[in-house]
Amino acid sequence: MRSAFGVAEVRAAERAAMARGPEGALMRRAAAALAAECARLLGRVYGSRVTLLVGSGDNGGDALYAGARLARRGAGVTAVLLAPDRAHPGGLAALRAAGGRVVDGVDERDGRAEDAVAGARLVVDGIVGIGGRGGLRERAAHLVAAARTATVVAVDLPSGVDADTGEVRGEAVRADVTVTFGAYKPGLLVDPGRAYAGAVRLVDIGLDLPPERRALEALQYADVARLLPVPAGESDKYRRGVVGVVAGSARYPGAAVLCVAGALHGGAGAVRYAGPAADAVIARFPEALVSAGPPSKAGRVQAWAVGPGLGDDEDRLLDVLDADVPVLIDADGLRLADERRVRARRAPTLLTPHAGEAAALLGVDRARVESARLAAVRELAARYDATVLLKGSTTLVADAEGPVRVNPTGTAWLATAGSGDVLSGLAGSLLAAGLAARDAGSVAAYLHGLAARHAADGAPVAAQDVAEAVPAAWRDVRG
Ligand SMILES: NC(=O)C1=CN([C@@H]2O[C@H](COP(=O)(O)OP(=O)(O)OC[C@H]3O[C@@H](n4cnc5c(N)ncnc54)[C@H](OP(=O)(O)O)[C@@H]3O)[C@@H](O)[C@H]2O)[C@@H](O)CC1
Ligand SMILES: [K+]
Repeated sequence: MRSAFGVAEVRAAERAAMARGPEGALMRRAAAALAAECARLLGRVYGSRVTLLVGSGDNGGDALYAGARLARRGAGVTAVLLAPDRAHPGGLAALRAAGGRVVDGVDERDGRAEDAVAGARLVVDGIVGIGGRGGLRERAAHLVAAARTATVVAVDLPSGVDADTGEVRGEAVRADVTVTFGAYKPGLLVDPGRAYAGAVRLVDIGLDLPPERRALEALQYADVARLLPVPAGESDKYRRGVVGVVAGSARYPGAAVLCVAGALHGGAGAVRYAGPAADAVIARFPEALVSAGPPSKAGRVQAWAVGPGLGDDEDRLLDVLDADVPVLIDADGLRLADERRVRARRAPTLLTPHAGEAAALLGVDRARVESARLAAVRELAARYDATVLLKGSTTLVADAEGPVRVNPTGTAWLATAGSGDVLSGLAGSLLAAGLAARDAGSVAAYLHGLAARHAADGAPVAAQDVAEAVPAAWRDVRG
């Protein structure tokens, strides 16, 4: 499991580590690792031009000490100071002693700062780290824009990205690589921040962060492999779980077919479909158990997935919500589901909105959800007292409390019609197989993302291709 920690936790761990170790040790370790990564990116350090953008705090200090190391190896290092009176004194002295050049970044008259950035092969962003608030200030944004061809390395996190949330208010540095210290920060794993971070390298600087204090977690292969349901020797279809699908309509049978396609690959022993698209479902999937009547008369299930293509069929939804088994609600089901009714349920509920649906549920606009995904998913989980899977560029899964899960396998190829229906079926199937709502949602998102990568392989995919590639994703994970 990969964990990310909020700023308050990192600060507490930093204080504890500083009390244990010698003065300046953490910054020395951070700067050494940063310099090593810069050297790796440069290939040949000697003679290469490196420019440091240096702010007023310790983030700038890291950049200055790393710059000193590179200067000692023969790089031409220039520090551009964005707060000349407050730049880290020790770092500045070290850089000067190593032969580095220092330029006043606030002084706009001679263009020296711009030239230093424009002429660099590597730009190190030490403007601001976990102490930052809001986007880049005007002068910093102007200088960052002057870096056209340089490789950009962000120190700890790209300046302008909120470490705790991944929100970007205004301008931020677009890094090729981010070297982060002690722990991943949530803002490096959640969009929009994640998109600014480039490749993230975590450096151990000896911080002791208790796992139970993590703000965010991401499942890795081994975690998913452990959670996948495996049939035992004695299994029959009921022991493996039967998932019920309530989706589609006579006019729009496609959503039903795709949802069933996902459900057939999620580990449940059987899929029951209840609704008006029964003919289309059975024509495509003879192994599905279909009926056209109400869900409550369809036979035993261990979980329901309801909503894709449901239209305004509120009766079916209510019928499902009354069932005392886990229920996944998606798409039209989300629009029709009453908040109090969901809160009153005793069995687990998993809601799977995309950003537009989440925005409608929260009464805000879509852009607001996309720019503050963590806040949105947490708020929905609290309001509905349910597990919420917020789909999108970084899919998040949240319970009313506890760390949020972020899916690491997402791909832009998944932005295709019907892929959400496949995900609903898949997650519903995992619920029926006995996974907790949080695990069912995050394992489904993980497999779905991997399946899309398999199916796409560099070309556009249709939702059906994603469903068909789910077994390959299972094999990947279990192998
Ligand atoms: N944690 C650890 O264990 C270790 C941490 N280490 C390093 O320390 C970093 C944290 O250092 P830090 O606390 O000095 O804060 P930091 O981010 O440098 O800047 C704060 C200053 O910036 C300013 N400012 C605010 N917003 C701004 C904006 N938008 N644009 C421009 N300026 C802005 C604000 O001052 P203001 O101008 O508002 O008065 C504030 O005082 C951390 O990220 C890591 O790199 C390592 O050395 C190893 C051990
Ligand atoms: K930075």
